[in-house]
Amino acid sequence: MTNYLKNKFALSEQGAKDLHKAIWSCTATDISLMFPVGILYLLLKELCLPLFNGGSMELNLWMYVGLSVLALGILFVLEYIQYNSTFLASYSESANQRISLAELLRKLPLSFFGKRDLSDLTTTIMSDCAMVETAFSHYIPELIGAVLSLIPVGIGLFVIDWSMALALLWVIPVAFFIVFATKKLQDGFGRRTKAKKLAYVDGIQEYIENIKDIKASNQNRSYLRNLEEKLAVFEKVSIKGELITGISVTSAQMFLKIGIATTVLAGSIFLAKGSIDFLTFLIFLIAASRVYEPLAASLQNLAAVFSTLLTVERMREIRNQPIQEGSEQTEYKGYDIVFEHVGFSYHRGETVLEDVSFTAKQGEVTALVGPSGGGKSTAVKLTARFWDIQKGKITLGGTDISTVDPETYLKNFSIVFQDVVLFNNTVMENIRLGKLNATDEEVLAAAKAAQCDEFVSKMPKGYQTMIGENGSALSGGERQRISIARALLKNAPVILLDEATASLDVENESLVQSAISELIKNKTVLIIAHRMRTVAGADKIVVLSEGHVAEQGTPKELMKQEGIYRHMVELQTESQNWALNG
Ligand SMILES: Nc1ncnc2c1ncn2[C@@H]1O[C@H](COP(=O)(O)OP(=O)(O)OP(=O)(O)O)[C@@H](O)[C@H]1O
Repeated sequence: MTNYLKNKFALSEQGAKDLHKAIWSCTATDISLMFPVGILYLLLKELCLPLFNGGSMELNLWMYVGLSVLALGILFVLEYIQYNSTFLASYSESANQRISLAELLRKLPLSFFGKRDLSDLTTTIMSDCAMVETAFSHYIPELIGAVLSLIPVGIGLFVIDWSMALALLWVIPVAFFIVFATKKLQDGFGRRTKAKKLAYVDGIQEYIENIKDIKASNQNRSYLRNLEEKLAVFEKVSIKGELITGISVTSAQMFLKIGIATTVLAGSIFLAKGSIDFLTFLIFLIAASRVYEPLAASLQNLAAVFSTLLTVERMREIRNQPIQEGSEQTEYKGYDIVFEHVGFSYHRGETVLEDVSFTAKQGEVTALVGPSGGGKSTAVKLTARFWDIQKGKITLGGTDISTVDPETYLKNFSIVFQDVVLFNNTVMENIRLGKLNATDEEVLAAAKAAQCDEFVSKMPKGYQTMIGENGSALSGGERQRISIARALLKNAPVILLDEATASLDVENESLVQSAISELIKNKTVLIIAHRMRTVAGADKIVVLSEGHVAEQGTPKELMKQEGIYRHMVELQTESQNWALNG
């Protein structure tokens, strides 16, 4: 059973064991709820028999008081065990699920994040895990517990009188059948509701993230209208879904109530015929009041378990994704980066890089240039193993990078991208991310070299100032300088720069350039540049155009060719002389 639960609900080994325990404690608690019925039966028997058969009544009151206290004690202990085994275990399982999902996300290639958007992932980690938590603590143990506890109770009732037991219990399989019969319909609406909800949540997230651009393009109203439409569709589908589940569960619960009528009807007939005595009749009436109540709740739990299974399906989709793995102990022979006939596409059927071969040597600056969309950023991201290539090989120091653990591999890189990511923390801690064990002095030295001092000194708490979510309180140039300080602090053997100084003013640019020149000494540097003057001093230029290497060589060699590089240099020289008045 543990294995079944583990697979069915995508639980951890411990989680499945805990759920197993929870089911048994729920079963035991449900059975113990019938103890008072048993005691009442014995009491009534002792009270009624002298009335019907004559004779004196010798009621052993203390025995019943003792039995009742014992039943209450057992109930208390079982409830306590059930509480511990369900609630505490389910919270720790849910915490483990969230942590293991987050761990998994860390190891997934970026290609996965292109297929699933952020709101989808946050929904999986937050609300899907919460739903499985509720299923673990309530729906599943209560449902299976109620069904299992019915077995001994049913056997007991059949032993007392099989015909009355039939009249009482026949409705149960029919009621469950009603809920099972509508499972497909419930699943269909469940999936649609989830999809529409994600579309809506995604819309809200997109709105918040892009509010600046939406306002700038005066699209606020039309965007909100679009969002309202998404909400209306979600509302409509979820109401329909709730209606289907509601109708199915309520009809099944109503059907259960027919059991009371058939018990009363059959009991009256059998009593009139004299085939059962009044006491038996009475005990079945009491049993009817006890048996149906937990079962009615179970029908609701059953529908909730169906919905949980859909959620588990979504979580399993993430868990089944192939992760990026590799060796954590790798020896590199130097730090040359070599692309050998590399082919890559983000989506099947398209080509972003094809047969790309070049070498970026250690101690040299290799610049990637070329028309927009040519594949420069893609090549740099592939170098950092953000994605895995489909054809060819990329090596660092002679080692195929697809064989190296991505996190270990990234220790070799200092990266400065244009889209800098900052965290809602102090300036100091944002820079320290480059080297977590760096001393404050090291952080300050890197910040100084990256020209951060100038703007940080104007901040209210200097390097201890919080910079807001993703550095919202900073300008583009300031963000870029923090990112450069991080790279300087990390001081890794390979440096990837994507227009690292694009957002700086001329004065700061030349200061930061000199800091970068210090940083790149004897390192492997791969730089993307749109401004040709940035790469005029590079050791090697690789021109990427439409996913192919169109030209490669020193700037001098390429200037001699009538190719793309020369054309770009000439165009930019011309544009520098261009002024607003023409
Ligand atoms: N994450 C992504 N998912 C899907 N396609 C992408 C992704 N990133 C880039 N592309 C596509 O890959 C191609 C190459 O893009 P890439 O950003 O590498 O070019 P680039 O030379 O760096 O362009 P630019 O100079 O404009 O930055 C483009 O057609 C782009 O649309």
